[in-house]
Amino acid sequence: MSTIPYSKELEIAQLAVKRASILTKQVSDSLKNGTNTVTKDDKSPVTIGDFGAQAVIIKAIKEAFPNDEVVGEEDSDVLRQDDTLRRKIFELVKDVESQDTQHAPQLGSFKDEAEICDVIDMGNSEGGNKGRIWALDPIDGTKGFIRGDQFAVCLALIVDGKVKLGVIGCPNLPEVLPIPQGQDSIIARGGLFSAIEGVGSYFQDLWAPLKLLLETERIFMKNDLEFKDVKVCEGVEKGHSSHDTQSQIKLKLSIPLDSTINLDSQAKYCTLSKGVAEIYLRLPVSDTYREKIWDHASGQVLITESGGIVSDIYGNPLDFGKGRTLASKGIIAASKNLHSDVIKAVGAVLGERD
Ligand SMILES: Nc1ncnc2c1ncn2[C@@H]1O[C@H](COP(=O)(O)O)[C@@H](OP(=O)(O)O)[C@H]1O
Ligand SMILES: [Mg+2]
Ligand SMILES: [Mg+2]
Ligand SMILES: [Mg+2]
Repeated sequence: MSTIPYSKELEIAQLAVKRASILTKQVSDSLKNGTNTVTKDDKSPVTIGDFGAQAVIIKAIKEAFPNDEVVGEEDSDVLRQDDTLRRKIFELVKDVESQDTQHAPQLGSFKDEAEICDVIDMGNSEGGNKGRIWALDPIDGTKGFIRGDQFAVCLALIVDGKVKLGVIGCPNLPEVLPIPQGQDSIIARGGLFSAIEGVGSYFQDLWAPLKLLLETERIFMKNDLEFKDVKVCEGVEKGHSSHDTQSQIKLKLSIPLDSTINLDSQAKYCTLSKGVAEIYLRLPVSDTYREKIWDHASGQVLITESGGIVSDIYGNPLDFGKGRTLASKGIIAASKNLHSDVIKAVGAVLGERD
Protein backbone atom coordinates (compact mmCIF):
# COMPACT_ATOMS: atom_id res chain seq x y z
CA MET A 1 0.00 0.00 0.00
CA SER A 2 1.25 3.43 -0.91
CA THR A 3 1.76 5.89 1.94
CA ILE A 4 1.85 8.92 -0.34
CA PRO A 5 -0.89 11.41 0.53
CA TYR A 6 -3.39 12.11 -2.25
CA SER A 7 -2.15 9.13 -4.30
CA LYS A 8 -5.58 8.34 -5.77
CA GLU A 9 -6.11 12.02 -6.63
CA LEU A 10 -2.68 12.09 -8.25
CA GLU A 11 -3.32 9.02 -10.39
CA ILE A 12 -6.67 10.36 -11.67
CA ALA A 13 -5.10 13.78 -12.34
CA GLN A 14 -2.17 12.24 -14.23
CA LEU A 15 -4.38 9.96 -16.34
CA ALA A 16 -6.78 12.80 -17.12
CA VAL A 17 -3.96 15.22 -18.02
CA LYS A 18 -2.37 12.57 -20.25
CA ARG A 19 -5.69 11.98 -22.06
CA ALA A 20 -6.20 15.73 -22.49
CA SER A 21 -2.62 16.08 -23.73
CA ILE A 22 -3.23 13.49 -26.45
CA LEU A 23 -6.40 15.36 -27.43
CA THR A 24 -4.69 18.75 -27.58
CA LYS A 25 -1.71 17.42 -29.50
CA GLN A 26 -4.12 16.02 -32.12
CA VAL A 27 -5.86 19.38 -32.41
CA SER A 28 -2.61 21.31 -32.71
CA ASP A 29 -1.92 19.64 -36.07
CA SER A 30 -5.39 20.43 -37.42
CA LEU A 31 -5.13 24.04 -36.19
CA LYS A 32 -2.41 24.93 -38.67
CA ASN A 33 -5.08 26.18 -41.11
CA GLY A 34 -6.38 28.60 -38.48
CA THR A 35 -9.86 27.10 -38.05
CA ASN A 36 -11.55 25.86 -34.89
CA THR A 37 -10.66 29.01 -32.91
CA VAL A 38 -13.24 31.30 -31.30
CA THR A 39 -12.64 34.70 -29.71
CA LYS A 40 -14.04 35.08 -26.19
CA ASP A 41 -15.69 38.20 -24.73
CA ASP A 42 -12.36 39.33 -23.21
CA LYS A 43 -10.86 39.06 -26.78
CA SER A 44 -8.71 36.06 -25.83
CA PRO A 45 -8.81 32.94 -28.05
CA VAL A 46 -10.28 29.53 -27.21
CA THR A 47 -10.14 26.42 -29.40
CA ILE A 48 -11.83 23.04 -29.65
CA GLY A 49 -8.73 21.77 -27.85
CA ASP A 50 -9.44 23.92 -24.76
CA PHE A 51 -13.09 22.77 -24.64
CA GLY A 52 -12.27 19.10 -25.30
CA ALA A 53 -9.53 19.02 -22.68
CA GLN A 54 -11.74 20.70 -20.06
CA ALA A 55 -14.54 18.18 -20.74
CA VAL A 56 -12.24 15.14 -20.48
CA ILE A 57 -10.58 16.29 -17.24
CA ILE A 58 -13.73 17.36 -15.39
CA LYS A 59 -15.41 14.09 -16.41
CA ALA A 60 -12.53 12.16 -14.80
CA ILE A 61 -12.60 14.26 -11.59
CA LYS A 62 -16.36 13.87 -11.22
CA GLU A 63 -16.22 10.08 -11.84
CA ALA A 64 -13.71 9.63 -9.03
CA PHE A 65 -14.64 12.47 -6.65
CA PRO A 66 -18.25 13.48 -7.35
CA ASN A 67 -18.42 15.98 -4.48
CA ASP A 68 -15.30 17.94 -5.40
CA GLU A 69 -15.64 21.36 -7.03
CA VAL A 70 -13.75 22.56 -10.11
CA VAL A 71 -12.58 26.06 -11.04
CA GLY A 72 -12.11 25.62 -14.80
CA GLU A 73 -11.17 28.39 -17.20
CA GLU A 74 -13.76 27.66 -19.91
CA ASP A 75 -17.58 27.58 -20.05
CA SER A 76 -19.92 26.20 -22.71
CA ASP A 77 -21.78 29.41 -23.69
CA VAL A 78 -20.50 29.55 -27.28
CA LEU A 79 -20.84 25.79 -27.75
CA ARG A 80 -24.52 25.78 -26.87
CA GLN A 81 -25.12 28.15 -29.81
CA ASP A 82 -22.81 26.44 -32.30
CA ASP A 83 -23.85 22.93 -33.40
CA THR A 84 -20.79 22.40 -35.61
CA LEU A 85 -18.30 23.33 -32.92
CA ARG A 86 -20.10 21.17 -30.34
CA ARG A 87 -20.16 18.17 -32.70
CA LYS A 88 -16.45 18.58 -33.47
CA ILE A 89 -15.59 18.54 -29.78
CA PHE A 90 -17.76 15.48 -29.13
CA GLU A 91 -16.05 13.63 -32.01
CA LEU A 92 -12.64 14.62 -30.73
CA VAL A 93 -13.43 13.40 -27.21
CA LYS A 94 -14.85 10.08 -28.48
CA ASP A 95 -11.78 9.58 -30.67
CA VAL A 96 -9.46 10.03 -27.69
CA GLU A 97 -11.61 7.75 -25.52
CA SER A 98 -11.36 5.03 -28.22
CA GLN A 99 -7.54 5.26 -28.13
CA ASP A 100 -7.49 4.60 -24.38
CA THR A 101 -10.28 2.14 -23.51
CA GLN A 102 -8.10 0.68 -20.74
CA HIS A 103 -8.80 3.67 -18.51
CA ALA A 104 -12.53 3.97 -19.23
CA PRO A 105 -13.46 2.74 -15.72
CA GLN A 106 -11.42 5.54 -14.07
CA LEU A 107 -11.93 8.36 -16.57
CA GLY A 108 -15.50 7.73 -17.74
CA SER A 109 -17.03 8.10 -21.19
CA PHE A 110 -19.35 10.73 -22.73
CA LYS A 111 -22.79 9.67 -23.94
CA ASP A 112 -23.79 12.66 -26.10
CA GLU A 113 -23.01 16.26 -27.14
CA ALA A 114 -25.23 17.77 -24.47
CA GLU A 115 -23.18 16.05 -21.80
CA ILE A 116 -20.05 17.79 -23.15
CA CYS A 117 -21.58 21.20 -22.41
CA ASP A 118 -22.89 20.15 -19.00
CA VAL A 119 -19.54 18.75 -17.90
CA ILE A 120 -17.59 21.80 -19.13
CA ASP A 121 -19.91 23.97 -17.03
CA MET A 122 -19.10 21.95 -13.90
CA GLY A 123 -15.93 24.04 -13.89
CA ASN A 124 -17.95 26.99 -12.59
CA SER A 125 -16.94 26.86 -8.91
CA GLU A 126 -16.29 30.25 -7.35
CA GLY A 127 -13.29 28.82 -5.47
CA GLY A 128 -12.52 29.85 -1.90
CA ASN A 129 -10.69 28.67 1.19
CA LYS A 130 -12.99 25.80 2.23
CA GLY A 131 -13.14 22.24 0.96
CA ARG A 132 -11.66 20.42 -2.05
CA ILE A 133 -11.44 22.50 -5.22
CA TRP A 134 -9.59 21.57 -8.42
CA ALA A 135 -8.08 24.40 -10.50
CA LEU A 136 -8.06 23.50 -14.20
CA ASP A 137 -6.47 25.23 -17.17
CA PRO A 138 -7.28 22.86 -20.05
CA ILE A 139 -4.83 24.64 -22.35
CA ASP A 140 -2.59 27.20 -20.73
CA GLY A 141 -0.88 29.32 -23.35
CA THR A 142 -3.67 29.07 -25.94
CA LYS A 143 -1.85 31.70 -28.02
CA GLY A 144 1.28 29.54 -28.00
CA PHE A 145 -0.84 26.51 -28.84
CA ILE A 146 -2.28 28.28 -31.91
CA ARG A 147 1.24 29.35 -32.98
CA GLY A 148 2.50 25.76 -32.66
CA ASP A 149 4.72 26.74 -29.70
CA GLN A 150 4.54 25.80 -26.02
CA PHE A 151 1.32 25.14 -24.14
CA ALA A 152 0.42 23.12 -21.06
CA VAL A 153 -2.50 21.14 -19.64
CA CYS A 154 -2.64 22.15 -15.96
CA LEU A 155 -4.54 20.65 -13.05
CA ALA A 156 -4.15 21.25 -9.31
CA LEU A 157 -6.02 20.19 -6.19
CA ILE A 158 -6.58 22.93 -3.62
CA VAL A 159 -7.76 21.89 -0.14
CA ASP A 160 -8.94 24.62 2.26
CA GLY A 161 -7.16 27.21 0.14
CA LYS A 162 -3.77 25.41 -0.07
CA VAL A 163 -2.44 23.67 -3.21
CA LYS A 164 -1.86 20.01 -2.35
CA LEU A 165 -0.95 18.56 -5.73
CA GLY A 166 -0.28 19.72 -9.24
CA VAL A 167 0.05 17.95 -12.58
CA ILE A 168 1.20 19.63 -15.80
CA GLY A 169 1.37 18.04 -19.24
CA CYS A 170 3.63 19.81 -21.73
CA PRO A 171 3.14 18.13 -25.13
CA ASN A 172 5.68 20.30 -26.97
CA LEU A 173 8.36 20.84 -24.33
CA PRO A 174 11.76 19.72 -25.70
CA GLU A 175 13.90 17.48 -23.51
CA VAL A 176 16.77 20.00 -23.83
CA LEU A 177 16.46 23.81 -23.66
CA PRO A 178 17.59 25.86 -25.45
CA ILE A 179 17.35 23.45 -28.39
CA PRO A 180 20.83 22.84 -29.85
CA GLN A 181 21.20 24.30 -33.34
CA GLY A 182 19.81 22.14 -36.14
CA GLN A 183 18.02 19.75 -33.77
CA ASP A 184 14.59 21.37 -33.76
CA SER A 185 12.92 18.65 -35.81
CA ILE A 186 14.59 15.65 -34.15
CA ILE A 187 14.56 16.52 -30.47
CA ALA A 188 12.21 14.47 -28.19
CA ARG A 189 9.28 16.45 -26.78
CA GLY A 190 6.66 15.95 -24.09
CA GLY A 191 6.86 16.00 -20.31
CA LEU A 192 4.50 15.09 -17.48
CA PHE A 193 5.33 17.04 -14.30
CA SER A 194 3.74 16.03 -10.97
CA ALA A 195 4.12 17.43 -7.47
CA ILE A 196 2.57 16.59 -4.11
CA GLU A 197 2.99 18.83 -1.07
CA GLY A 198 5.56 17.29 1.27
CA VAL A 199 6.50 14.52 -1.21
CA GLY A 200 8.38 16.29 -4.01
CA SER A 201 8.30 17.14 -7.72
CA TYR A 202 8.70 14.45 -10.35
CA PHE A 203 9.09 14.16 -14.11
CA GLN A 204 8.17 11.42 -16.59
CA ASP A 205 7.67 11.00 -20.32
CA LEU A 206 4.22 12.31 -21.26
CA TRP A 207 3.64 9.71 -23.98
CA ALA A 208 4.82 6.52 -22.23
CA PRO A 209 2.49 4.44 -20.01
CA LEU A 210 1.98 6.11 -16.62
CA LYS A 211 4.51 5.10 -13.95
CA LEU A 212 4.13 5.22 -10.17
CA LEU A 213 5.36 8.58 -8.84
CA LEU A 214 8.24 7.25 -6.77
CA GLU A 215 9.53 5.24 -9.74
CA THR A 216 9.95 8.40 -11.81
CA GLU A 217 12.66 11.08 -11.83
CA ARG A 218 12.63 13.37 -8.79
CA ILE A 219 13.50 16.88 -9.98
CA PHE A 220 15.14 19.81 -8.21
CA MET A 221 15.89 23.44 -8.92
CA LYS A 222 19.52 24.55 -8.85
CA ASN A 223 20.22 26.44 -5.62
CA ASP A 224 23.89 27.35 -5.97
CA LEU A 225 24.09 29.64 -9.00
CA GLU A 226 25.10 33.32 -9.05
CA PHE A 227 23.14 35.83 -11.09
CA LYS A 228 25.78 35.89 -13.83
CA ASP A 229 25.13 32.19 -14.49
CA VAL A 230 21.33 31.95 -14.28
CA LYS A 231 18.68 31.43 -16.94
CA VAL A 232 15.45 33.47 -16.75
CA CYS A 233 12.06 32.33 -18.04
CA GLU A 234 9.58 34.88 -19.34
CA GLY A 235 6.40 34.69 -21.41
CA VAL A 236 6.21 35.29 -25.15
CA GLU A 237 3.11 37.51 -25.24
CA LYS A 238 3.99 41.16 -24.51
CA GLY A 239 0.38 41.77 -23.42
CA HIS A 240 0.69 39.26 -20.55
CA SER A 241 3.85 40.58 -18.85
CA SER A 242 6.07 43.65 -19.10
CA HIS A 243 9.18 42.68 -21.01
CA ASP A 244 10.60 46.20 -20.53
CA THR A 245 10.41 46.04 -16.74
CA GLN A 246 11.80 42.50 -16.82
CA SER A 247 14.82 43.72 -18.83
CA GLN A 248 15.48 46.46 -16.26
CA ILE A 249 15.35 43.92 -13.43
CA LYS A 250 17.84 41.67 -15.22
CA LEU A 251 20.11 44.66 -15.78
CA LYS A 252 19.97 45.58 -12.09
CA LEU A 253 20.95 42.03 -11.11
CA SER A 254 23.72 41.85 -13.77
CA ILE A 255 21.98 38.91 -15.41
CA PRO A 256 23.17 38.63 -19.02
CA LEU A 257 20.31 39.53 -21.37
CA ASP A 258 20.95 36.46 -23.52
CA SER A 259 20.06 34.26 -20.56
CA THR A 260 16.34 34.67 -21.26
CA ILE A 261 14.18 31.74 -22.34
CA ASN A 262 10.77 32.84 -23.66
CA LEU A 263 8.05 30.22 -23.27
CA ASP A 264 4.27 30.36 -23.29
CA SER A 265 2.28 28.80 -20.43
CA GLN A 266 3.25 27.05 -17.19
CA ALA A 267 6.01 25.34 -19.18
CA LYS A 268 8.02 28.15 -17.51
CA TYR A 269 7.42 26.66 -14.04
CA CYS A 270 8.25 23.20 -15.44
CA THR A 271 11.53 24.50 -16.86
CA LEU A 272 12.53 25.94 -13.48
CA SER A 273 11.52 22.78 -11.60
CA LYS A 274 13.86 20.66 -13.75
CA GLY A 275 16.82 22.90 -12.96
CA VAL A 276 17.00 24.33 -16.49
CA ALA A 277 16.29 27.93 -15.41
CA GLU A 278 16.34 29.63 -12.01
CA ILE A 279 14.05 32.67 -12.28
CA TYR A 280 10.56 33.30 -13.72
CA LEU A 281 9.59 36.97 -14.10
CA ARG A 282 5.96 37.97 -14.73
CA LEU A 283 5.72 41.73 -14.20
CA PRO A 284 2.19 43.11 -14.66
CA VAL A 285 1.37 45.19 -17.72
CA SER A 286 -1.78 46.66 -16.25
CA ASP A 287 -2.97 47.75 -12.79
CA THR A 288 -6.35 46.15 -13.22
CA TYR A 289 -5.57 42.59 -14.43
CA ARG A 290 -6.10 39.86 -11.83
CA GLU A 291 -4.07 36.68 -12.30
CA LYS A 292 -6.22 33.53 -12.51
CA ILE A 293 -5.70 30.68 -10.01
CA TRP A 294 -5.61 28.08 -12.83
CA ASP A 295 -2.63 29.87 -14.41
CA HIS A 296 -0.42 29.33 -11.33
CA ALA A 297 -1.76 26.67 -8.92
CA SER A 298 0.05 23.63 -10.37
CA GLY A 299 3.19 25.66 -11.02
CA GLN A 300 3.27 26.91 -7.44
CA VAL A 301 3.42 23.43 -5.87
CA LEU A 302 5.83 22.19 -8.55
CA ILE A 303 8.28 25.00 -7.71
CA THR A 304 7.88 24.75 -3.94
CA GLU A 305 8.47 20.99 -3.99
CA SER A 306 11.53 21.26 -6.23
CA GLY A 307 13.27 23.76 -3.93
CA GLY A 308 12.07 27.17 -5.08
CA ILE A 309 9.86 30.03 -3.96
CA VAL A 310 6.85 31.54 -5.76
CA SER A 311 5.49 34.94 -4.74
CA ASP A 312 3.92 38.10 -6.04
CA ILE A 313 6.16 41.03 -7.05
CA TYR A 314 6.45 42.14 -3.39
CA GLY A 315 7.61 38.72 -2.16
CA ASN A 316 4.27 37.74 -0.59
CA PRO A 317 2.99 34.18 -1.03
CA LEU A 318 0.12 33.61 -3.49
CA ASP A 319 -3.28 32.99 -1.89
CA PHE A 320 -5.29 30.34 -3.78
CA GLY A 321 -8.24 30.58 -1.37
CA LYS A 322 -9.58 33.96 -2.50
CA GLY A 323 -11.81 32.85 -5.37
CA ARG A 324 -11.16 32.32 -9.09
CA THR A 325 -8.44 34.97 -9.14
CA LEU A 326 -5.41 35.88 -7.03
CA ALA A 327 -5.57 39.14 -5.11
CA SER A 328 -1.84 39.76 -5.71
CA LYS A 329 0.14 41.44 -8.50
CA GLY A 330 2.50 39.65 -10.87
CA ILE A 331 4.61 36.55 -10.22
CA ILE A 332 8.24 36.05 -9.21
CA ALA A 333 9.48 32.46 -8.95
CA ALA A 334 13.11 31.74 -8.16
CA SER A 335 15.57 29.40 -6.49
CA LYS A 336 15.68 29.86 -2.71
CA ASN A 337 19.16 31.39 -2.77
CA LEU A 338 18.13 34.13 -5.24
CA HIS A 339 14.49 34.94 -4.49
CA SER A 340 14.93 37.74 -1.92
CA ASP A 341 17.52 39.54 -4.07
CA VAL A 342 15.19 39.35 -7.08
CA ILE A 343 12.38 40.85 -5.01
CA LYS A 344 14.71 43.70 -3.91
CA ALA A 345 15.62 44.40 -7.53
CA VAL A 346 11.94 44.39 -8.56
CA GLY A 347 11.21 46.87 -5.76
CA ALA A 348 14.09 49.11 -6.81
CA VAL A 349 13.10 49.14 -10.49
CA LEU A 350 9.43 49.81 -9.75
CA GLY A 351 10.42 52.43 -7.14
CA GLU A 352 12.57 54.32 -9.68
CA ARG A 353 9.47 54.67 -11.87
CA ASP A 354 7.30 56.35 -9.20
N1 LIG B 1 -3.05 41.06 -19.21
C1 LIG B 1 -2.66 39.88 -18.76
N2 LIG B 1 -1.70 39.77 -17.80
C2 LIG B 1 -1.27 38.59 -17.34
N3 LIG B 1 -1.76 37.41 -17.80
C3 LIG B 1 -2.71 37.44 -18.76
C4 LIG B 1 -3.21 38.65 -19.29
N4 LIG B 1 -4.13 38.35 -20.23
C5 LIG B 1 -4.22 36.99 -20.27
N5 LIG B 1 -3.37 36.44 -19.39
C6 LIG B 1 -3.18 35.04 -19.05
O1 LIG B 1 -1.91 34.62 -19.54
C7 LIG B 1 -2.01 33.23 -19.73
C8 LIG B 1 -0.89 32.72 -20.60
O2 LIG B 1 0.32 33.02 -19.95
P1 LIG B 1 1.70 33.14 -20.75
O3 LIG B 1 1.69 34.46 -21.43
O4 LIG B 1 2.68 33.02 -19.66
O5 LIG B 1 1.70 32.00 -21.71
C9 LIG B 1 -3.37 33.05 -20.35
O6 LIG B 1 -3.79 31.74 -20.11
P2 LIG B 1 -4.60 30.95 -21.26
O7 LIG B 1 -3.72 30.80 -22.44
O8 LIG B 1 -4.91 29.68 -20.55
O9 LIG B 1 -5.83 31.77 -21.54
C10 LIG B 1 -4.22 34.11 -19.64
O10 LIG B 1 -4.98 33.58 -18.55
MG1 LIG C 1 -3.90 29.93 -18.68
MG1 LIG D 1 -6.31 28.26 -20.81
MG1 LIG E 1 -7.60 31.48 -22.06
